[in-house]
Amino acid sequence: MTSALRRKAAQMASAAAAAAAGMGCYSQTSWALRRLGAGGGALASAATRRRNCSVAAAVFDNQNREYVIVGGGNAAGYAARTFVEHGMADGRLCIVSKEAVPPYERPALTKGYLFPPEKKPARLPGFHTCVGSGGQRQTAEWYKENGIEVLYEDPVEAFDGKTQTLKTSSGKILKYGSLIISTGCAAARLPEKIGGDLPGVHYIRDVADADSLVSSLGKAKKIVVIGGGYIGMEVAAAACGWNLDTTIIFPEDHIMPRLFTPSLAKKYEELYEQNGVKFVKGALIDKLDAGSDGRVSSAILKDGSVVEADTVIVGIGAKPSVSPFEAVGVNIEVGGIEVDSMFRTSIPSIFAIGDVAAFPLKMYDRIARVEHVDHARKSAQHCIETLLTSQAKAYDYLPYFYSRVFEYEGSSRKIWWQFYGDNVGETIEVGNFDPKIATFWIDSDSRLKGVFLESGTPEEFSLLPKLARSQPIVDKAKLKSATSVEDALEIARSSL
Ligand SMILES: Cc1cc2nc3c(=O)[nH]c(=O)nc-3n(C[C@H](O)[C@H](O)[C@H](O)COP(=O)(O)OP(=O)(O)OC[C@H]3O[C@@H](n4cnc5c(N)ncnc54)[C@H](O)[C@@H]3O)c2cc1C
Ligand SMILES: NC(=O)c1ccc[n+]([C@@H]2O[C@H](COP(=O)([O-])OP(=O)(O)OC[C@H]3O[C@@H](n4cnc5c(N)ncnc54)[C@H](O)[C@@H]3O)[C@@H](O)[C@H]2O)c1
Ligand SMILES: O=C1O[C@H]([C@@H](O)CO)C(O)=C1O
Repeated sequence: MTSALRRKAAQMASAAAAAAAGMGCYSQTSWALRRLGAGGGALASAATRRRNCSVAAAVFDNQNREYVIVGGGNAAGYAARTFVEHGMADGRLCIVSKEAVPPYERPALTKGYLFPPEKKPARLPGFHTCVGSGGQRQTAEWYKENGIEVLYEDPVEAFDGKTQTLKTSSGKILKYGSLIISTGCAAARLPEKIGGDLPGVHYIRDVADADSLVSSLGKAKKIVVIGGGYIGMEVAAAACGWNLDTTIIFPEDHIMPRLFTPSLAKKYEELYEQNGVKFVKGALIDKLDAGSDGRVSSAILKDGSVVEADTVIVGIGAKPSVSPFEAVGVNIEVGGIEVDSMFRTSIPSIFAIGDVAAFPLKMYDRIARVEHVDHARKSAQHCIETLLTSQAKAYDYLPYFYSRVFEYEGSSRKIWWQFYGDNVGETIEVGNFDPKIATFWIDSDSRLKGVFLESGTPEEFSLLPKLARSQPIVDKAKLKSATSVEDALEIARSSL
């Protein structure tokens, strides 16, 4: 069969699958897939579940899709690649995206994307998925060549699980056979009534946000960054590259409170201060004020003090984008759509992956949402592989977070760190940016639970997942007496 013919046949199978699924009937799919030959295994087996339906009513129209991914972000890009690898994309897969461009590696937005103009900033199409993990760059052409339909700038606004239909903002009605929810997170916002929507106030979640921020940075002099988490740390470091007067304001007593110990945070804060960044800790924003031109001009703190700013970047966390899929089942503790270890929701044929998925974190026996790209990539691959091969394999994720800042050419000190595991228990810290730092989290049974390393070599970084995965019992006294980070890593390695 030629590829065009195969695509047409697959489209017919697809339409039949969705139409039949909508009627609670899969036999038409089975018929179409038998004509197609190999590659229809997963659907054909679904077909055998329900044999007694009439196929006469199957509708071959444009509204029916076999597989629909909602969301065009990191997880969607890796899911699309997995469909292609299994020969199940062509004519069968549709991605419905709110954004105007195909999936890209979101982490770049607060890293290479914010380099000043003379320091070769990253721009699309340079960082479409899956380049972030060394894979092929999937541009819009890639999706076309692989027979994947992508609907751009057309977010899903309504969902009906009974009829298996989605409605997009432009009014399209899409019927799906299987639905993969990968809507990620949205940036938490400061309320409009305290100035959260003033011109010059930025949030950063997608490339349109990043473009808007870059245009403000080009004119900015005084920057206020609200929030001492990932966005705060990465954007403040980027602002140093533009030589801007930068102040970070946050409610806690140290930066990166979700992960860093106070002592680790202090070392990073000192490094930022050496780069001219100011910190206002333990402070909450009362409101953002506008100047006579209507743009933001200052941040007023709850204690009444005023910090002037012509540009404000807000990084106060993210919220899972569950709407309009609330009925699928939201986890009340961690938010997000609840799934099992194969990313199946409580409704058959509906899956959730990436930031929005509340999944069983097997290693630590708890339900978690992980808002980091490694999980977005791996959850996508795992979900689609188990869906297409019908293998009952449980996701067994080892948490991995990282950051890189001051990477731009000419920076006095590049910093890059990785963390694996769980940041629970007591900590042992070694090194002082000389140039490395390591922190080990150790539980009451002396098991190593989590490990952090700044400025490691590739070989040293490759040791971290082995340690965090096997959780060896370590000799705490020996580790505390380590004379260098290299020495400490060797002590940890020898306990494996
Ligand atoms: C600025 C920034 C920097 C980051 N840096 C790092 C990093 O260095 N390291 C790291 O590990 N992680 C990082 N992360 C986190 C990482 O990017 C996310 O974990 C990852 O993108 C999650 O992938 P996802 O596909 O689940 O969600 P996303 O990539 O956010 O994709 C969700 C997509 O769904 C779309 N969408 C939402 N609702 C709808 C709807 N109703 N209909 C259609 N489309 C919809 C969104 O527009 C978006 O395109 C960063 C995040 C941000 C915002
Ligand atoms: N390297 C990375 O992994 C990376 C980089 C950038 C973004 N991200 C992801 O992007 C998302 C958003 O990041 P983020 O930095 O906004 O979230 P975050 O959770 O890392 O940090 C939020 C910070 O906001 C502050 N905060 C919370 N409420 C506040 C309030 N009302 N007023 C002032 N400050 C407040 C706190 O200091 C908190 O640490 C997260 O999912 C994050 O994982 C990840
Ligand atoms: O995972 C990542 O992907 C991008 C970039 O590497 C893509 O080229 C980036 O900055 C990351 O941290």
